[in-house]
Amino acid sequence: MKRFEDLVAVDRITFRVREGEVFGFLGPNGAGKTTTMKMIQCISPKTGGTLEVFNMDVETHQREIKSRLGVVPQETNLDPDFSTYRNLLVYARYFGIPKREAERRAEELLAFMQLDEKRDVLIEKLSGGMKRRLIIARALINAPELLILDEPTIGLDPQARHLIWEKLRNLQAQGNTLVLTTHYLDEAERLCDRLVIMDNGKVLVEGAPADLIREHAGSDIVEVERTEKAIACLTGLGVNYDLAGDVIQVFTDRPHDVARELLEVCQHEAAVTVRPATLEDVFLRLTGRSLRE
Ligand SMILES: Nc1ncnc2c1ncn2[C@@H]1O[C@H](COP(=O)(O)OP(=O)(O)OP(=O)(O)O)[C@@H](O)[C@H]1O
Repeated sequence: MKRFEDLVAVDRITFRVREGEVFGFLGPNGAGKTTTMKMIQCISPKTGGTLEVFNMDVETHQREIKSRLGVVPQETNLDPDFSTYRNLLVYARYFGIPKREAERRAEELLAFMQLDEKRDVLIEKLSGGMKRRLIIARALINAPELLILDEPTIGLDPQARHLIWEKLRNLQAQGNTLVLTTHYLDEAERLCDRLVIMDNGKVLVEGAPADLIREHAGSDIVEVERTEKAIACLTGLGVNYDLAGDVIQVFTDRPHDVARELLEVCQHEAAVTVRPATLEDVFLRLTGRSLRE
């Protein structure tokens, strides 16, 4: 739990991350994700409850926990006075990594993150995606057992995001444990083995993306334009639906039957589509709001 004066930013949440998995915190801005990450990183003390990292209390074992963690913060906090390579070396010093070893790791990480061509350039010459990749490389310098990423692809274009996703999947394949926050549904769906959906400091649900979708939204969603005929048809069929602007979204375990009925009743006046359900539908069903900004 985390309280800032009157505001409860993280409100009695419970979660457990398993070794080797990618665990996500998905939620809108202000949900409490960053605050939770900072408590795990031992840089923001909790104001209640218990929190253990590597089975150690965050209050009593800060130093040891920090030495075994890698952190990718939301903001780009690279040192502008140094080159790509030197940023890694300087960071390695905080962990007391011997120079030779630091140089070896830095070279290796630059290659892994596809930054070797930018080894000697200043930070201002890097693209947004390259900077994020460098921050991830920097977080790996101490060979952490757990990597924490706060919005790893925030503000990046699709191509830059895909490259980072690929790197994160590689890291998982190598046996790393990853905890990430995101407000991007596709990122959560693609990367996370399990996740919690957070809103207003609380955890709404926890599970594997596919399970959450199946439990809370069904496999497919039928969408139809909002007309009186369509509503009458759905009421007659006794199925659940939500209104999303001019569109009706139907949650049902027999989407194709419902779509057929709708097409018949609406006599093809209104477009009817069937699409796979997503985490966006889960969020909408749980909160009545859209996660998109
Ligand atoms: N240092 C602070 N002092 C006071 N309130 C804070 C502080 N840090 C965060 N908050 C508040 O706590 C709540 C949760 O913020 P938090 O940054 O954890 O959300 P988030 O889910 O990570 O969102 P975002 O993706 O925008 O960072 C917000 O209402 C925020 O204003």
